[in-house]
Amino acid sequence: MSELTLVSRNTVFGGHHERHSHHSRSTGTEMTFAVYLPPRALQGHAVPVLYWLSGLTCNDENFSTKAGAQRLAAEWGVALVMPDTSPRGADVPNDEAYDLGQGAGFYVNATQNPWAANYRMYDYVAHELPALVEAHFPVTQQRSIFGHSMGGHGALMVALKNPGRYAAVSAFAPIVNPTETPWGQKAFAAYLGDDSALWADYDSTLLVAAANHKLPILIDQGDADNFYPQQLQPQTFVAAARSAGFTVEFNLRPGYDHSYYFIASFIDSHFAFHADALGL
Ligand SMILES: N[C@@H](CCC(=O)N[C@@H](CS)C(=O)NCC(=O)O)C(=O)O
Repeated sequence: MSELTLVSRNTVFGGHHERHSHHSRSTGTEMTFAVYLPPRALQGHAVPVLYWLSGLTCNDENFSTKAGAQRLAAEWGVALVMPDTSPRGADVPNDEAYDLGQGAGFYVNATQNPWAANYRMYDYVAHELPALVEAHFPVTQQRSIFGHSMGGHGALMVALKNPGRYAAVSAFAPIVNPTETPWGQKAFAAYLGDDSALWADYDSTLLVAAANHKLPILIDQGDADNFYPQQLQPQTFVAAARSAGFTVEFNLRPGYDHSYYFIASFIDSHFAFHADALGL
């Protein structure tokens, strides 16, 4: 179990927002993540953990500073964990485009060079990070997961691939069908190779059809989102999930775009949804 180095700590809504760095055995790099410990955790109670996965170009700080989530985590008594979206560093392969390489790990384990050595974000967010969090912080083994855009894909995909590990999953403007949409096709071809049959393992719309554990799902999508519907086709996923027997709440929000203004507007209802699933 790797050691954590405290990068910063801020008191917010009576809890602690902390950034930590550590050596990751998944990525082979130094990784930075944020954790928010609500007042209840600081008072000595173990609390459930809500994982947030961010979208393209983000690190742990976008959600931390723009979503208004710490007030809700304090009120509900849950910890928040906010990882980076890729390995980073001068020695880590990158690409000039914003949608590949650093800031765009797509939460998969890459098999292709030059990405394969470091881009193992599936292992990092699904296994290494939860083990690290549960070893170092006052948390229970109750988990839930949500995310935005590429992180919405990550949240849905990780939840569906790990039945029973998460109480619920929710997403803002998620990439739900990456094998059929341009961002996903570009990234999966680079990270996983040209054989698109191998991409199915990370496509939520394909995974949901075969999933046995029916956890609750919530999706919000703005109808003024520049990436909707070309990159984001939530209705495709919702139809597949409902026909597989899942209970899905889907809200198309008039006038909202892809930004954190949209996320901040509906973050309360996502917390209430996860809190209900966690029995809070
Ligand atoms: N058009 C943007 C695409 C990136 C984007 O919209 N990223 C979203 C996630 S997919 C985001 O959260 N950006 C950071 C932020 O708004 O703080 C660009 O070219 O950089």
